[in-house]
Amino acid sequence: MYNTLLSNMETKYSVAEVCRDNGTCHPLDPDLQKIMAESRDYDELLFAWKGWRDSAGKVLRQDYKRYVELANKAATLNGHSDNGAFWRSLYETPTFEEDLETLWKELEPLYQNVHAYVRRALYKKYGSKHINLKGPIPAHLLGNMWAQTWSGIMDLAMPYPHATQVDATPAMVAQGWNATRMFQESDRFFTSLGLLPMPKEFWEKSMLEKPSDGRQVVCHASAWDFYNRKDFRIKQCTVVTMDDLITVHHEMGHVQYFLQYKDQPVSFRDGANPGFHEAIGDVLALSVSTPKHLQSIGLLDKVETNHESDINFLMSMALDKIAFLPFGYLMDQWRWKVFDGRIPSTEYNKEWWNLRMKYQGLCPPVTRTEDDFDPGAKFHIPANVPYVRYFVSFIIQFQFHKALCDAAKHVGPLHTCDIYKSKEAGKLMGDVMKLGFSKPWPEAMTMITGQPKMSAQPLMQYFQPLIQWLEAENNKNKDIRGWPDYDWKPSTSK
Ligand SMILES: O=C(CCC(O)(O)[C@H](Cc1ccccc1)NC(=O)c1ccccc1)N[C@@H](Cc1c[nH]c2ccccc12)C(=O)O
Ligand SMILES: [Zn+2]
Repeated sequence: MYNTLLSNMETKYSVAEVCRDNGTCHPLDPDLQKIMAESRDYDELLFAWKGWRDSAGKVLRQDYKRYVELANKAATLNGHSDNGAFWRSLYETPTFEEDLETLWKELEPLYQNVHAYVRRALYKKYGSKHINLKGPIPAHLLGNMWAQTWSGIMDLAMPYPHATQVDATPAMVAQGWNATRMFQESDRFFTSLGLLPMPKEFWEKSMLEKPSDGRQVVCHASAWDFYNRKDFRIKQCTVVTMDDLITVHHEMGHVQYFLQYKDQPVSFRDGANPGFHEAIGDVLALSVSTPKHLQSIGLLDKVETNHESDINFLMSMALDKIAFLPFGYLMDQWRWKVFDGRIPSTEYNKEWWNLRMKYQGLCPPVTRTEDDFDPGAKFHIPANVPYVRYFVSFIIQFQFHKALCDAAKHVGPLHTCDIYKSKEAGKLMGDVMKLGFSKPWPEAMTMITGQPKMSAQPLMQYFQPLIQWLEAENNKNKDIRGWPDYDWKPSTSK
């Protein structure tokens, strides 16, 4: 029953598509993702945003309600008060929830500065009919189906349009990069650190592109450990973009972890905590994303080292990393409350949008009711994949980046560091990954950073130049931080 429910939900999600009046139907990958990132037409974006929630979210509400009951029953049989308590227990940290709240409170001002600046940029594009400079931002205008990363609207938010471009996508397409090339590039980075190359089974058995024979696959990227010390695979419907080059490194980080701990007993073949597993690939991607590194692999021609280019680069990183933080935090706040009963099924959608407003400063572009089930439109909900691991990852990856840059003897601002070819950095990472789940994660954290706690300080240090620039820019525009007009609604007239 439980497993049928789970596979039903995942299947419904992966076959969902949005059809136009003329009969053309669009799957999420790559069609709707492309529209959400590239379209600048308010109504076209609304078509994709509402259509996806009608076809993928709505239909899952009853299944989800049933799944919650069964997941809680299983959790209580394992001695937990509910499924959320079971998920949190994986971090073995009694103060876990307080620690997360402290981290969020530290980072909230930086998020509100990015939010105010992007709201201003969207105001310039869409006008006062659709944007209230004192209100929440309509959730379909941020360049992503869930508004979880905002790099899709970098063109609207670029601080200095005449300084260096930071997007490598045009060069990747012009040079005929394909999925295999992207994975080979990532493999080269890992081995340049002295880490392990992908085995031949990986190259033979992975699915790196969406099948063209129309076979229905779950396109959301994933990495697989067959626990036989030989078979390791990635399934990803890769598209040739900079965004996907980052995701390639993310998935390769999972497989590198598999390879490093493969000689541990099976029960220790896991990350020190789930956030560690999510952070490995992203740490390397922080180096790959630097203009200097992109130029060294021929994906950026001219690179200037001046203030404007620095701010452009940091803005592009903030639109992914800072914009993500409230989303990474709220996803399991919602689920923990659903599992422990604070959110009854009659309020699933209302509480979802309360959290979206409270943390992200977003509002739905059209009225939502309890006939809708918007959380279901995000893969991890029907797929039963916990999410706070990504919030943890986005914090600790900067701690790891700082520690590895020190090991690589980097000099200069943290955001310019590229650990490429540093065997010292690679050794530090490899030794921690070899431990798997055999030591408490604060010990692994101490091995890398010299101290046992999660800390927002390295992230703040990385973005320091942008923090100052945003303060000045938002003050110059007299923009307020936050969204006091919380009950403002965007007009729905055409
Ligand atoms: O979901 C993912 C990547 C997929 C995954 O690699 O994390 C994958 C999710 C998954 C888990 C279980 C079944 C199916 C898919 N996790 C793994 O493949 C995995 C494998 C082994 C251990 C741990 C995780 N990223 C999240 C968070 C995210 C947003 N933007 C990003 C940019 C870079 C890295 C991550 C993100 C997202 O897309 O919302
Ligand atoms: Zn992952």
